[in-house]
Amino acid sequence: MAKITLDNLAHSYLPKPRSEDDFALKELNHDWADGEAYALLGASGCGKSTLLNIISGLLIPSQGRVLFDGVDVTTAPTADRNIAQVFQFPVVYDTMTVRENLAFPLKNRGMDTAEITRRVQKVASMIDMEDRLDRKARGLTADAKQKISLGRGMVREDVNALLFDEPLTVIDPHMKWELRTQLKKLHNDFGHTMIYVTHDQTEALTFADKVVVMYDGRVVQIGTPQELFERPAHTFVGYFIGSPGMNLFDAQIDGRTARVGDTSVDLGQSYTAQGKTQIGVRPEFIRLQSGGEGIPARIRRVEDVGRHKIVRLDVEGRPVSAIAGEGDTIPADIDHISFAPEGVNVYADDWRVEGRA
Ligand SMILES: Nc1ncnc2c1ncn2[C@@H]1O[C@H](COP(=O)(O)OP(=O)(O)OP(=O)(O)O)[C@@H](O)[C@H]1O
Repeated sequence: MAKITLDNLAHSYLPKPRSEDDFALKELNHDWADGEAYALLGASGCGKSTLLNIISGLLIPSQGRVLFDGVDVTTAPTADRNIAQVFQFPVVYDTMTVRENLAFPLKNRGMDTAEITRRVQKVASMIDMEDRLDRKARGLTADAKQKISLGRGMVREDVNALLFDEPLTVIDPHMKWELRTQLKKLHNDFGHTMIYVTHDQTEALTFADKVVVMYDGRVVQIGTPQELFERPAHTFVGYFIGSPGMNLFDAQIDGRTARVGDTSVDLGQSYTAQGKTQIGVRPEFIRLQSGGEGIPARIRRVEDVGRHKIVRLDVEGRPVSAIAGEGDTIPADIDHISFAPEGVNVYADDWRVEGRA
C-alpha cells in the first residue's frame, strides 16, 4: 500500500502544446492517501483514463512527477510499480482454467502452494465462481471472464495500489451491485489504496471514501460523497452528482442577498462574487409555495419515482426540478418557489464562492 503523490502533473498528447486547451490533463497537485478508496468520476473524454494510465505507468506524463511513498516512479514501467489493474474488458488466459488464471499473479511471484490455494479459494468465493474453478476460461461468458479479471486484480494482498478502469461495464446489473459490495469489503479488510474510474455516479458514491470529479481535463473537486452533495465546488459537480442535478439560477450577488429576476433571496451569509454569478440549489432544498413570496414558478409535471416525487417546474422559461416526499400531495396551485438558505451555494464563473458569517 502506498501514498500516491501527483506533483505538478499535466499531460498533453500533442508534441508542442500551445495553450491549456491542448492538455488532456490540466495541472494537478495532490496526495492520494495511503489506504483510501478513490473514485475518479467524470463524463467521457474528461481525462480519467489519462490520469489512471499515468499512475499505472502506461503513459509517461509530459509534465510533473508521480511518487509512490515519496519514490519517483514517473518513468518506471508498470511492472516495477507493484500495482494490480483491472480494465473495462476481460484480460484472461483462455487456455487456462479459472483456478490457474486466479493463481497466475501469485505463482509468478513464487508464492508457496498452500498460500496460493487459500487466496484463490477466497477470491473465487468473492466473485462467486467456486463451482467453476476447474473450467477452462475459454467458453465462459464475457461477464464471467470479467469476474476472473477482477479476481486476478484482488488476489494479491501486497500491492501498492489497485486500479480499476470502468471494471463493471460488461457485468450484468445485479452482479454489479454484488461485486461493488465485495470490492468495498476487500478495501475494508485489506486497506489497499484503490482508484476506481467510472462515469457512473452511483458506482462512485457507493464505492469511494473520496470522489475525484473531473471535468474537461481538470480535477474540479475531491471530496466525500456528502461534501459533493452539500458543497459542490464547481457547477459541473452540482449538475453531474445528484438525480436530478443541482438547479442553477443567474443571480446578482449583493452581500447577503441574491437577486434572481425580481426576487430577493436571503443567502444566510455574506458573499463577494464577480464575473458570471449564479446560485445553485439542489432539488432537495426547493420549497414549493402557493401565493406569498418567492420566485414565480409553474408546475409542468410531477414524476413519481418510487422513493420520492420529482416536481418539474418552469421558472421564467427555464426548467427547475424539486424533490418532494413520496407521500406528499402537490397542490395544483403552486406558483412560487423558495429556498432554505443552508441549501444555497453561490458561484462566480462556475466556481463556488465561500460565504462569511
Ligand atoms: N492516445 C491519445 N492520443 C490523443 N488524444 C487522446 C489519446 N487518448 C485520449 N486522448 C484525448 O484526451 C482526452 C481525455 O481522454 P481520456 O480517455 O483520458 O478520457 P476519459 O475520461 O477516460 O474518457 P472515456 O471514459 O471515454 O475513456 C480526450 O479528449 C481524448 O480524445
